[in-house]
Amino acid sequence: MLSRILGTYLRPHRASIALLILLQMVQTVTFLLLPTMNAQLIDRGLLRGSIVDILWIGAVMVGVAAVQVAARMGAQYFGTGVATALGAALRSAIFRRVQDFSVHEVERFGAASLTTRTVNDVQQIQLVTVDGFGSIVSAPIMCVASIVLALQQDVPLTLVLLVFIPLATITVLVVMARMSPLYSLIQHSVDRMNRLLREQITGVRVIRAFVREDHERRRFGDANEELFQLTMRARRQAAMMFPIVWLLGNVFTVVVVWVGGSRIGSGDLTIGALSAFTGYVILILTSMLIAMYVFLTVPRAQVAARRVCEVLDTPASPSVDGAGDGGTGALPGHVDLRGAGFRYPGAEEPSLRDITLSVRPGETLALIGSTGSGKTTLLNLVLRLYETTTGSVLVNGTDVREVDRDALSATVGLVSQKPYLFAGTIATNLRYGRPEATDDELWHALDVAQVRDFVAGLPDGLDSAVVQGGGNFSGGQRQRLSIARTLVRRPDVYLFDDCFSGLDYATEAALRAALAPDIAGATVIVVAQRISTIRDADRIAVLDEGRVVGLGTHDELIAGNDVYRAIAQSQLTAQEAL
Ligand SMILES: Nc1ncnc2c1ncn2[C@@H]1O[C@H](COP(=O)(O)OP(=O)(O)OP(=O)(O)O)[C@@H](O)[C@H]1O
Repeated sequence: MLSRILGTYLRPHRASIALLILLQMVQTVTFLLLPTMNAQLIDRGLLRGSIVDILWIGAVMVGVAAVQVAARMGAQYFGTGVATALGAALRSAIFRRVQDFSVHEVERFGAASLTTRTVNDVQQIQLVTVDGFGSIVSAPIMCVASIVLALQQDVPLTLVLLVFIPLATITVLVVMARMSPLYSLIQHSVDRMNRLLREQITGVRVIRAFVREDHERRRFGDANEELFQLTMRARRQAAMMFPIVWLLGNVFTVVVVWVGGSRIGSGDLTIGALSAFTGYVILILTSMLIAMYVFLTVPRAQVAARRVCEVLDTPASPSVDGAGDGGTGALPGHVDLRGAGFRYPGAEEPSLRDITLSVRPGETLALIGSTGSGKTTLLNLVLRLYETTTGSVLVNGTDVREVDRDALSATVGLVSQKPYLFAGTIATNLRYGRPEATDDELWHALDVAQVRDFVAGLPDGLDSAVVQGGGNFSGGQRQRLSIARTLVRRPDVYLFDDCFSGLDYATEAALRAALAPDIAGATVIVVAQRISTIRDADRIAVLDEGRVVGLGTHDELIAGNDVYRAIAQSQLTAQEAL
C-alpha cells in the first residue's frame, strides 16, 4: 500500500527525488572519504612531521566537509519540498473521494476516522518520505562501502565486524517485529479518541443536562490511558533499541582498539589505519542507526497507508457519482416515483416499498406519517442521496441515475430536518447555492423565511458571524435561515423535510403565506407533522411502514383514510386539551 501511494503520488516529483538521491550520494561519498584522509593526515603528516602534507590534506578535508554540508542542505530542501507536496496531494485526493461518498459510506468510516486519516495518517506517510528517501539509498551504500574500505585498512580487524553486524541486525529485526502491530493499535486508538472528543464536544449540552460529566470523563480517561499505554510501549521499544545498538558499537570499538593496538605493536598496522578503521566502524554504526530510524517510521507509515488506501479505494458511490449525462429535460421540476423501494445497507426490512407518486410543477405534495414511516428517506431518493433498490425516481422525465449530479442539485433544493450552517457569515451561508445572488435577493429570502427582522436587528446584519454548525443561533433561527438559503437558490423542486414543525403556529402560518407566491410555479414536496401545515396541499400522501396507504386532499383523506383520520384526531385532541 505504501509503495503504491509513494509510486503514484511521487511520480510528478521524479526530478526532485533524483536530485535528492544524488545529493545524498554526494554526502555519503564525503563521509566515506574523510576517515581515509584522516589516516593519511596522521601517517603522512603528523607521524612524519610534514607540515606541507598536514596543510594540504587538511585543506582538502575542509573542502570535502564543505561539500558535505552543501549536499546535506540541498537534500533537506528537496526532501521537505517533496514531502510537503505529497501531503497536499494526498489530502486533496482523500477529500475529493470523501466528497463522492454517500451518506452510508461516511457513516461506515465515521467522521472522526476520516479526519484522522486525512491529517495524522498522511503526516506519517510524509515522515517516511522526508527522512526515509535519501536514507534508504544512502544507508546501505554507506554500510557496504565502509565495510569494503575497512577491509582495505586491515583484514583481520574486519573479521570482528562479522560478529557485530549480525548482532545489530537481529536486534533491529526483533524490535521491528514487535513494533509494527503496536502502530496499528495506536492509530485505532487515535481514531477512538477523536470519535469520543467529537461526540463529547457536540453533545456537551446533553451531557450536562443528564449530569453525565463523570461518566464521560471516565470514558475519555480510559481512551486517553489506552493511547498513553500503547504509545509508551512503542516508545519504550524504540528507546531500548538505540542504546542496545550503541552499546554493541562501543563494545566493538573497544575490541577494535584492543586488537588494533596489538597489531600496531607488532608492526602490522599503522596508527592512521587504525584511526581510519574506527572512523569506518562509526560510519557502519551510523548507517545502521539511520536504517533503524527508517525501519521505525516505515511500519507506522505502512499502517497509515493502508488506512488511507481504504478511503481512496472505496468506489465513488453511484448515488453521488456524476455518472449520467441525461440533463434535466424540458419539464422543469416534474418528479415521478415509479415503484420506488429502498432498503438501507445492512437493514433487514426495506424502509420504502413500491412507492408510485407523481408531482408536477406548480403542485404541492405533502407527506405525512408516523415516525420512521420513510418520509425523509423518500426525499433522499429524489435528491439521489441514496439510490432506489427497486423501481426508479425520475426528475423531468429522466431517471435520476442518469442525471448529472450538478444538474440534479441545481434542479432540486432540500431544506433538511436538521439544518446545518457553515462557519462564515449569514451572507456567505445564504449565497452557498448561488454565489452571485444580490443583497436584495438575500433580504427577500429572509423576509419570506420570517427571519428578516432578526437579521436586520443584528449589529452586522448580513455580515453577522455564523459559527460552525450555526450553533450561535436558536434551532428555529437556524431552520429559517436554512429555508432562506434554499429560497435564494430558486430550484425547480423544493423538498421541505419537516422544517416547519420547529416554528410556532403564527410564524409558520406567516411563512407559508409568504412562501406561496415565491414557489408558485415550482414542484413542492413537503414533509410535515402538523395537519395544519399540509391541509391546503394539492395532495397528501399518507405513509405507513414505508408504504403509501392513502393519497388525496385533506377532505378526501379525512373522509376515507383511517391512518390520516387518526393523526388528525390526535392533533385535534391535543389542541382541544389546551
Ligand atoms: N442511515 C440509516 N441506516 C439504517 N436505517 C435507517 C437510516 N435512516 C433511517 N433508517 C430507517 O429507515 C426508516 C425510515 O426512516 P426515515 O428517516 O425516512 O423516517 P421518517 O418518516 O422521516 O421519520 P421521522 O418522522 O421520525 O423523521 C426508519 O425505520 C429508520 O430506522
